[in-house]
Amino acid sequence: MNSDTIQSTTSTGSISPDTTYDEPDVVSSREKDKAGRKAFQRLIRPISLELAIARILAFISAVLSVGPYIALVWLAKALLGQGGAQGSNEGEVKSALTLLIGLFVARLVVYLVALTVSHFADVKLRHLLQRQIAQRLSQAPLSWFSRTNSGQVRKAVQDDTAEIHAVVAHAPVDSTVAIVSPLALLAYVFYLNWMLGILAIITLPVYLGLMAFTMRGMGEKTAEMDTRLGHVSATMVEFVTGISVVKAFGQTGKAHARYDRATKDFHKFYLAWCGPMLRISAMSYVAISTSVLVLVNLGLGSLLIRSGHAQATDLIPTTIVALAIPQAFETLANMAWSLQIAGSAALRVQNILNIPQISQDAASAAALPEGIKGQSVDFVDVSYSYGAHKAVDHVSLHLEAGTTTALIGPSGSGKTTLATLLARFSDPDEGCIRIGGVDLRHWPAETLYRHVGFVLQDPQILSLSIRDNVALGKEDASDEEIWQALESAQVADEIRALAHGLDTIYGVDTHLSGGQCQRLAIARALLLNTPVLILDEATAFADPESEAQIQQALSALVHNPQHPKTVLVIAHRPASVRHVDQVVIMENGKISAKGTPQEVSEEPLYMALWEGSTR
Ligand SMILES: Nc1ncnc2c1ncn2[C@@H]1O[C@H](COP(=O)(O)OP(=O)(O)OP(=O)(O)O)[C@@H](O)[C@H]1O
Repeated sequence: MNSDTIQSTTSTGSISPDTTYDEPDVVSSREKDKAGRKAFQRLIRPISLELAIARILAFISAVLSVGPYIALVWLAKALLGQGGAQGSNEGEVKSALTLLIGLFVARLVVYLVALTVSHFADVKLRHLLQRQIAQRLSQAPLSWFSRTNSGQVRKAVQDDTAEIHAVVAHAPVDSTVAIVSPLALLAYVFYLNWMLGILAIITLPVYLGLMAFTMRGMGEKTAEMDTRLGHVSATMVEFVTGISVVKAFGQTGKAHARYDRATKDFHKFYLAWCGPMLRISAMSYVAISTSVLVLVNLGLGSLLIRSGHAQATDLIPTTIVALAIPQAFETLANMAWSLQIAGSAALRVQNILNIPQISQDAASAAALPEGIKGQSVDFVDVSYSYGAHKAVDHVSLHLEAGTTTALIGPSGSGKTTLATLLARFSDPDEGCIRIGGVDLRHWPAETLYRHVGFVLQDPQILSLSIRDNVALGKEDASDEEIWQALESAQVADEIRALAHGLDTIYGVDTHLSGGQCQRLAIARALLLNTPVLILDEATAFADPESEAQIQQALSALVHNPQHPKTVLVIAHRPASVRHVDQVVIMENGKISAKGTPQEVSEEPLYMALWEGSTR
C-alpha cells in the first residue's frame, strides 16, 4: 500500500481537496479482482454438475415466463370479443385463464426446483470447504498461526464461506433467469409488434450508458474495499486482543488511533467512491422508473394504435414487459456485486487451503511407528528460521532416555523454538528430530502426542470444564485419575473449593490466576504421563510456596522407575537445573556448551543464571 494523497472528483467534475486517504495499489486491486474470480471458479468446481442442472432448469423457467404473456394477449382478445361468437368467447376466456395460471405455476415450480438444486449444491460446497479448512488448519504448523492475524483466520472460516454461499445458492439461477427471461419476453413483444418492442426498450440505452459509466473499475474498487475492510477488521482484533496491556500502560489513545485511522480511511474511500456513483446511478434509474416507462409505452403506444400501427390488446403485455425488464438489470447488477465480494472471499479461503502442511508419512493414526527403540531423543543437525531470521542453527543434541536436560541461555537464543520443534509445532528446515530413533515426520500425529507432552509458558486453558481441560489428551480418564493429577500439581484444593468442582467452566464460572492455570497445565501433562516431556519454564507463574512442591512432583514423575521420562526443561532459574542430568547452553541459535551441572558450572551463562537468582 502506498500513501499517496488522492483527490476525488465529484459528479459535477469539481475536486474536493479534503477527500484524502491511503490508496492501496491499483494494480494489486486489479490483480486481486482477477485472482478472486479464478479462485471462485476453482472453489465451485466440485459442484459444477449441480450448478449446470440448476442453470438448465432456470433457463426453462425463464422461457416459460413468456407463457403467461401469450395467455394474457389471448385473454384480452377473448374478452374484447375479437374471437367471434359469444359461446366460443367464454370457452376461450376459460382456456386462456387456465393456460395463464397453468404456465405461471409451471414456471414457478421449475424455478423453485432450480433454486432447490443450487441450495443443495451450496450446502454440499459449504460442508466440503469447512471440512477442508478444518483439516488444513489442524495440519498447519504453529508458526503459521503466529504469523497470521486471528481476525483473518476467523473471517476466512466464518464470514467468507457465508459470502460464497450467497453467490452459489442464488447467482446461477437468478442470473440465468435475469438474462434469458427479458430476451424471451422481448422476442415475444417484437413478434407481436416490432414498433411496440422498440418502445419497450427505448429508454434502456440511457440507463445502460449511465450505468456503464458508474461501473467503470468496479472490480478493482470492490477488491480495494475488501482489502480496506480486512485492514479495519485486523486493527480491531489487534486493539481488542491487546486491550489489557494497552490500558495498563495508559496507551488506549495510541492503540485506538490505529483502528480509528483505518475506519476513517475506509470512510473517506467509500464516500469518494460511492458518492459520485450514487448520484449518477440515481439519474440512470429515472430512465427506467415506472412513471417514465408507463408514460413512454402507454403514451406513444396509444398514438401507434390511433394511427393503426398497433392493436390495443398488444399494448398491455408490451407495457408489462417494459416494466419487468429493469428488474432483470437490477438482479444482474446485484449478482455482479456479490460475485466480486465472493471472489475476495474465495481468495481468502483459497489462501487457507494453501497453507503449508506438516507432512504425515505414516498411514495408521494410532499405531507406533515401525523400528522405534526406546524413548531417547535426537536432534540431528537441526536448523529452523522465521523468515530470514535463523532461530536454531545446526543444533545436534542427544537426550538419553529417562534423563532430564535443562536448556538455558539468554532471551531470544532459540530455546523455545528448539523445544517446540520436538513437539512438532513446525518441521525443521534442515536436519531431523528422532524419538526412539524414528524421525518425527514418520510418527502419526495421534501417537506422537501420546508420547510427547508439553507445558508451555502460555498454559492454554480452554473455555471448557476443569475436567475436560485436564483430560484433554486422555478423554477416558476417570475422576479419580484427574484428582490424582490435580493433587500432584498442587492445585486440587483450589479446584475443590470451586462451587462446581471439576464441572466448573473456565472463563465462564471462574477465572484462575496465572499460577493456577500453569498448575492445571501441569496436571494435564501428569495425567497424560507421556514418556517424553517438554517443560517451558513450567513454574514461571507458580507462587513461591507451591513451586517447590511442583518441582518435587515433577521430579518424582521424571524419576519414576515404572514410567521413565525423557525431559527437556527450558529453564530460567537455578531450581529448574539443580537436579538435571544434562545442561545445554544456547546462544544465538547454537549450542555453546553442554554437560552435567558440574561440568558447565564454570560457564559464564550458567553462572549468570545463579547470580541472577540471588540478586
Ligand atoms: N513466531 C515468531 N516469528 C518470528 N520470529 C520469532 C518467532 N518466535 C521467535 N522468534 C525469534 O526467534 C528467536 C528465538 O526465539 P525463542 O523464543 O526460541 O527464544 P528463547 O530463547 O526461547 O527466548 P525466551 O527465553 O525469551 O523465551 C528470537 O530472535 C525471536 O525473536
